Amino acid sequence: MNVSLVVFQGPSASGKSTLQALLGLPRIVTWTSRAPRAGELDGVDYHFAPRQTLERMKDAGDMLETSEYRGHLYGTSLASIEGTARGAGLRSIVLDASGARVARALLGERALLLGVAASRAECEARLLARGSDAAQIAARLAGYDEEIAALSGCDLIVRSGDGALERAGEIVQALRPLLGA
Ligand SMILES: Nc1nc2c(ncn2[C@@H]2O[C@H](COP(=O)(O)OP(=O)(O)O)[C@@H](O)[C@H]2O)c(=O)[nH]1
Ligand SMILES: Nc1ncnc2c1ncn2[C@@H]1O[C@H](COP(=O)(O)OP(=O)(O)O)[C@@H](O)[C@H]1O
Repeated sequence: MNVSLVVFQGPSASGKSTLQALLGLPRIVTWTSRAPRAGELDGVDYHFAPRQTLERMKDAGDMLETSEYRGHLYGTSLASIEGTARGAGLRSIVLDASGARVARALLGERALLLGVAASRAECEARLLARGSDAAQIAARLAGYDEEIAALSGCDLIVRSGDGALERAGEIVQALRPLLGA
């Protein structure tokens, strides 16, 4: 069975987006009601929109799935995922555990769930480096244990240890033949 969607899942600042960029597949851009971080671009990192817009899309049946995460609403639009079920080329997406379950239900084995793990201390240091304040870091790490435990639902787990970016890149590149990419 050919993989059509690589789903990155893992705790905050575990390195999901970094590994996704290293893999270099077309990305499905999801929606969020949270504010952009410094350097994040609308339509590139996320579609940034007010919560009401996301709720309207959800009520109109335009969302495949939505998820509440740390006080914000996230969601994958049906339009963005269109074609994936028909095998219109290999793509990637970053989702939490509930979103990953929806991807699995929709695509079965054509979704490859890739868990990204890093230690709590590594995630904390990266959040600090990303400019988060103490309250934001505490909120982000509150779900750490649960998010690590949820990686048991993944097909494969990559450890994104500090200083291991190069190695992570190699691991991700090693996936390419497996994916037919
Ligand atoms: N279910 C679902 N989760 C999403 C979606 N977009 C992003 N996420 C998840 O939302 C969580 C928060 O993402 P973000 O605010 O970018 O924080 P980060 O994980 O600290 O970079 C992460 O676990 C993402 O995987 C989506 O459309 N649906
Ligand atoms: N293996 C790694 N070693 C060191 N720093 C990393 C590693 N992976 C990611 N980072 C850094 O950690 C921060 C969070 O990574 P990111 O990929 O945005 O995490 P996520 O998408 O899981 O929230 C970024 O500043 C990134 O450059």
